[in-house]
Amino acid sequence: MLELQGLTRCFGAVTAVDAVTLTVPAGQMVGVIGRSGAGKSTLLRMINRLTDPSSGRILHRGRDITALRGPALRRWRTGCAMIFQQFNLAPRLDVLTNVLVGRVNHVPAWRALTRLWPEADRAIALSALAQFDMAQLAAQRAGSLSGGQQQRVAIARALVQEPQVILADEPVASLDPRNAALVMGALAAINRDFGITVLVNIHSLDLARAYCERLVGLDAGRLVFDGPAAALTEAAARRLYGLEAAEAVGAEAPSRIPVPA
Ligand SMILES: Nc1ncnc2c1ncn2[C@@H]1O[C@H](COP(=O)(O)OP(=O)(O)OP(=O)(O)O)[C@@H](O)[C@H]1O
Repeated sequence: MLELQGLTRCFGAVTAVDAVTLTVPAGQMVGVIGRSGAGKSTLLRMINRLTDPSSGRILHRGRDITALRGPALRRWRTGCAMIFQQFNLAPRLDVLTNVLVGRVNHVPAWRALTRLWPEADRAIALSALAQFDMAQLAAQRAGSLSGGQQQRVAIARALVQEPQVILADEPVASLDPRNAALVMGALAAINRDFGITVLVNIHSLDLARAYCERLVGLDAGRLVFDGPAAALTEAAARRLYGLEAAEAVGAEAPSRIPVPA
């Protein structure tokens, strides 16, 4: 269980996240929604400790994450993988090596530096790629793949970290609708198959509704909605998104690409 207690982050006069209290049971897939600037990225970055809270606490399985330092903090970051909008792959390296980077804290440093990855780790990385039908791309340069494929490589890299939590910060913002659905399907599959807790920041309300069992809405840093996707009425969504409603709430719901078994 992940618990946020009065989590707050100020940047000068701006309160990006304002006293957010939230409990996420292990294995849940949560969509974090809200208009641009609502505080979604800051919230996720605090959970990973890329951004330090101004006040409040983060607990995971009862352990105070806010207090972690040094090696314990590095271990938490391995167990709490981040996925970013721009994939953050090494474009000149092949796909398999990019996925193996996720094993870096599971192998001795010299092996990672010399790229002499143990056979067992190569097998883990290949099987993660196979999970998303991408094993045949293992030898290709990551930079030569489409955006949707690159994001699925990033998800495979996160998966081989063996995390308990995955934080995805606008993972589909630069993708076309079909690839966005494939990437959301990949996140839903690892949530379902491995019981990994997923928190995903997502601008498109339609995608959030299609893939996330629970939605959490932020407005000016404050938690203003928390409930199942079905409980978010159109009127509530329009209040949450304000002038961006037309962009966030598409005319048609996206077709949900089935999650591979
Ligand atoms: N490093 C920073 N320095 C100063 N202000 C920041 C910083 N990071 C975020 N902010 C401010 O905090 C507020 C919340 O930003 P945040 O990026 O968390 O929102 P968001 O909901 O993720 O928005 P978007 O969807 O546009 O990424 C905004 O007003 C933003 O300008």
